[in-house]
Amino acid sequence: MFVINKALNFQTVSPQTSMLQCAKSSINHRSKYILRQLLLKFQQPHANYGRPPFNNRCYNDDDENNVNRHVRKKNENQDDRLQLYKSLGQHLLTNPRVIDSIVNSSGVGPDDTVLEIGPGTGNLTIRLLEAAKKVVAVEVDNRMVEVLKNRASECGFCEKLTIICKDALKADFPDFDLVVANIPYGISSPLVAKLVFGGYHFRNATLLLQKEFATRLLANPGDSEFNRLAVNVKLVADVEHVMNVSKKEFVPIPKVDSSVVKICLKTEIPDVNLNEWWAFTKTCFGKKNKTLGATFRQKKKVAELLNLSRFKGSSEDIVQHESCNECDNEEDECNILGTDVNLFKEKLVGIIRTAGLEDKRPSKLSNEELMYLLSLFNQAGILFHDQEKPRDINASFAGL
Ligand SMILES: C[S@@+](CC[C@H](N)C(=O)[O-])C[C@H]1O[C@@H](n2cnc3c(N)ncnc32)[C@H](O)[C@@H]1O
Repeated sequence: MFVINKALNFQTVSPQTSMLQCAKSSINHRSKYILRQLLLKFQQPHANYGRPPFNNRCYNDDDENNVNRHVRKKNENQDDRLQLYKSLGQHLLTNPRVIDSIVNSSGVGPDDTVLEIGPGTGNLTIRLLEAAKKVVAVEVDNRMVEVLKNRASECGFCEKLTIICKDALKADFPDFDLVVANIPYGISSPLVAKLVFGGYHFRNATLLLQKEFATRLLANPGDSEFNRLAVNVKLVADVEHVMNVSKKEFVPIPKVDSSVVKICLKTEIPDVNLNEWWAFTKTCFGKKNKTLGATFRQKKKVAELLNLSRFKGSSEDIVQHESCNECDNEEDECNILGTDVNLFKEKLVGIIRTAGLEDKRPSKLSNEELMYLLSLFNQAGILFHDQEKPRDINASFAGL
């Protein structure tokens, strides 16, 4: 039973007594029995998540023999563990002190509605329900939803809890004041993008993230980790480091350490076309250690930007190949196209030179410098985003 104990944030007192104690939530023995039965109902073959990480760390034979003997007898051919899936990032946070620190650092109060992404078995949710007016939990795995519902009911929190059983990237979030979550690390980038660019209004988001991802989010110009993710998020939000969390605080133990960060939306957001900004930063940071001069001299990039700009009819002083009557054959066509590209390249580099950024690397530039350069490009009719394509936050953050 140790696995289930840990997953539900229970603590085992001793192998002799094998009595279970609930660290924070006041679940009685009958409810624990119900939860165990529920977990048994949802057991699945060990297809996605191999036994080793669980067995090494979590499985305790003494507990299992003493506590769960009666259950095992009834289910001789079955395993009594809640199968956790790596593909869903199911690493449950079990240390009550860490959970308390996260809740406290979020600044949640009795009037707040909290959005939690990926509540899992509810270790963090129960603490949030104690502190907040309401919790909206978005969970994709309906086995977890069942466990959470029962746990909240046992604690008398049903009224305060709304569960949306859906992929958080596809769900529409109702209004909320705060986000507090130990999110599945696999969706970190699109989820942060959705939160900060999705048009939501909230005080802050306190998120437990993979340490490397958090480091990139916190990076400043000149830091080796500084990339497009930090540049884009910094445009609309401030990010602060709260604390590091060891991998040992999770069940099963992941391969990576974690950090908690707090993301606060800025009250004043720069007046910039977001589609243009995302596409522009994607171009600049494609090879973040190249100078801007070198990036904007790349033939493929120049041709791509020429296409985007001329099809939108915004660049007047570049020869418009479509309106050219001088092409007699395909070879002429290519030559004129080549001339276009060269002219356009000179135009691009001229603008970067005017901004004084030709020899600069994007990873060392502030958002103000990048915004200035984008405004010069746009004023000259040079566009980075295909205006016919709709806004796609996820695509803009892809690969980050
Ligand atoms: C890292 S676990 C956190 C569980 C719990 N909050 C805790 O701290 O113990 C992530 C949870 O997110 C859920 N999850 C994974 N992908 C999701 C998605 N796209 N949308 C919503 N929930 C998701 C998983 O099923 C899992 O319960």
